[in-house]
Amino acid sequence: MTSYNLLLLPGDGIGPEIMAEAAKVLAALSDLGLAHFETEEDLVGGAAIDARGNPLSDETIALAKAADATLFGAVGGPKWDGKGPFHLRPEIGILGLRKALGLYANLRPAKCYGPLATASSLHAELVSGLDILVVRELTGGVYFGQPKEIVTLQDGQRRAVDTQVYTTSEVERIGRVAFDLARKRKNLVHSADKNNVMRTGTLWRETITDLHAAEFADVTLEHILADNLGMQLVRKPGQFDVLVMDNLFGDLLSDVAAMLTGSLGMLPSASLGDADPVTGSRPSLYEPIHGSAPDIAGQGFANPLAMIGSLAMSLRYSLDEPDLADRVEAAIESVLEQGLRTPDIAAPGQNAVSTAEMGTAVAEALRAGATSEAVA
Ligand SMILES: NC(=O)C1=CN([C@@H]2O[C@H](COP(=O)(O)OP(=O)(O)OC[C@H]3O[C@@H](n4cnc5c(N)ncnc54)[C@H](O)[C@@H]3O)[C@@H](O)[C@H]2O)C=CC1
Ligand SMILES: CC(C)CC(=O)C(=O)O
Ligand SMILES: [Mg+2]
Repeated sequence: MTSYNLLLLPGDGIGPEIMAEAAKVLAALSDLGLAHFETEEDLVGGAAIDARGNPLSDETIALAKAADATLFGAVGGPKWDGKGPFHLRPEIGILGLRKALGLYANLRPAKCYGPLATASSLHAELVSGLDILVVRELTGGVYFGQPKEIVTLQDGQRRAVDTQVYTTSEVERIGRVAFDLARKRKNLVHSADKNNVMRTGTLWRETITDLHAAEFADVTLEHILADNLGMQLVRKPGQFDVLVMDNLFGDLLSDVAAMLTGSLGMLPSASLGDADPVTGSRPSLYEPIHGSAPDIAGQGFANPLAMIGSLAMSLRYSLDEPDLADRVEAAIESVLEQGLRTPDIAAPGQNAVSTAEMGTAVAEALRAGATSEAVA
């Protein structure tokens, strides 16, 4: 049985609640003898600020580099808002990890599980069977560009500056990821930008166009302005398959895409870097796309399925265990078919289950799936 080392970084708010459910799924996989997982846990974000005065320590980065994969919950919350300098905010816990590990490619699959078609805020016929993939550039753009500052002007006003920067190589490498993935799907890529108003948009569009012509002419490429994409996602999402965009647009529009699937609590993600040419190992981190949800933290009703789906992605992309990833995703689908719903995906008046009940049910479904296989 193959053994894997996983680093668990639960973080803040609902992070520890949903991570506990992912751990149940790992335990079920181990109990079934399908793989063995050694896990190590560390603090990140607000929890790490409270304990160490620092949202992301060098030791945590080293642990993440050494792990076969890192599972991340979420960071941030009102407790730490407006306190201390910007570089000591909890969110540096995740931004710093992405940068330190070189995780430039963020895959955010928005898949509407059949039983949840009526949970979306859109009409069921618009989202039924929906399966789109947002490919978000994750280490460049306005979240990282310098200067990034607030200065006080001579007249006493304050002026804030964030800088949107992209180089051709940054756009090329994320474009390559999107085109490669499209070849394994429907051979269709929509690239979103604001080339009508932003220089980075011009560079983005030209670079994607050139890359397409040089290496991916067999894939259909459509360019779309990012504001129109926001509208089209809620008008007719089924027209899309792979969507590639910069860090900011990808952050915003993947939250929009999440609601197509029923809830922000449903969307997993994989953040990947390039494989090391010598060892072949690829830096990675797996996290739900949502945040720490302070409004529901501590109540035990957060949806753990995005976290468990992120674990499934780690099995597929980092651990080379596609069969186990399929099993976990099938277990998620099975609990939804059984009618289990956390409050975010429950129909009005429907009895909802807790975070822990949902996690337990997924682990049980995994075990039941393995048992029925053995009987067959
Ligand atoms: N990767 C990360 O660690 C991220 C951290 N954040 C941080 O999280 C904090 C809260 O940010 P918000 O804007 O409120 O975004 P959020 O994503 O935490 O929550 C938005 C809404 O979705 C709901 N929600 C989110 N996840 C859910 C789940 N699993 N089950 C059920 N409902 C869920 C929340 O209750 C809330 O109503 C902030 O400090 C923010 O900076 C936000 C996004 C990503
Ligand atoms: C750094 C995060 C807090 C930004 C975000 O919302 C995300 O990456 O989805
Ligand atoms: Mg976000």
